[in-house]
Amino acid sequence: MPDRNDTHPPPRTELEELRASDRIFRALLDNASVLISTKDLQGNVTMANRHFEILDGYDAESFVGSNVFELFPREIAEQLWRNDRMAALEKRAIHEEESVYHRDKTLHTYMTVKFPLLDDDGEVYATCAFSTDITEAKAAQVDSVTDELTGLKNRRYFNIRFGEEQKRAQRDRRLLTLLLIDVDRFKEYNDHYGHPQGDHVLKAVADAMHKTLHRPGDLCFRIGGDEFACLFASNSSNESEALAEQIRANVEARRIPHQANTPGGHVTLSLGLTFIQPDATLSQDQIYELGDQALYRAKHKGRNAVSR
Ligand SMILES: Nc1nc2c(ncn2[C@@H]2O[C@H](COP(=O)(O)OP(=O)(O)OP(=O)(O)O)[C@@H](O)[C@H]2O)c(=O)[nH]1
Repeated sequence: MPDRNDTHPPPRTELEELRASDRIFRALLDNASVLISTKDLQGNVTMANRHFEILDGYDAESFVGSNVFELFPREIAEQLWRNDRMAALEKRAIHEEESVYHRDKTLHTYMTVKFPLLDDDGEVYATCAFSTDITEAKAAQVDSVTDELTGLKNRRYFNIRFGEEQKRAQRDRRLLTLLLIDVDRFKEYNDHYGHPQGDHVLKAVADAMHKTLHRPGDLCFRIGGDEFACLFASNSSNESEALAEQIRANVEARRIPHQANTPGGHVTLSLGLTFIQPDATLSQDQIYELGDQALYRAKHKGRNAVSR
């Protein structure tokens, strides 16, 4: 007979303890707005939390038990599986961005950490993945360093990248070039043709820059107003000058009418080049000032010109 005065509940069995902790574990998994799953070493899903319902093609009946290559399009499955394999083979946590489609057919980027699960002998028997949607954060990051009108990177990004590029060029012992570009008599263009038309000119300049400087590592910026900049590594100052000349010629060849811009009567650019030697010790401001002086020389030459 239980003692009516005993207020303590009877001790829980080990099984009851396990069930209680499993209930907490399941509740945590199912209410977490992140993707949490495990896979065996053949790539079969052995556990997936409720948040997987957000994924395109998700079917609660068959998801667990299916192979990653049956669940996702081939190139997505390859990317997911590569990171699982790496976590298992290298026995360490792998942090990687992964992309998957949502039910609404939009592609989302996740920051995923994948880590091995070890048995009592310390051997890997599965991998666990924990993925957080970073799509919006990434878009906001891109917006904050992008010029809305031209799609080029903005001054903020120029300031972020300048030091990094200088260090990279020093390490690779390559010549870094800063090219400053300004539209000739743009104030008069705006006054005559109107601001919206002026915006088209700025887009045309951005397009010409992109068409010329399209190697990986080439960086093009709109610094503000009608002022643009490019930062790129090259083999020689002559090679850099030839690229600047291509941008100048590209815009001139578009023959965009600009009646105040005599003598040609078309939109043209002035361009100033500065070369940063791998062992240079100048600050960003000093280098920019040299670029500005080169640009001033191009204006002084009569505009529609490249100067060093
Ligand atoms: N359409 C348009 N104009 C802009 C924008 N931002 C700045 N501007 C204009 O760009 C013009 C820049 O002119 P300035 O820097 O004075 O020089 P400039 O007329 O190009 O003369 P030079 O450089 O000596 O050839 C100003 O009239 C600004 O109002 C923009 O986003 N769109």
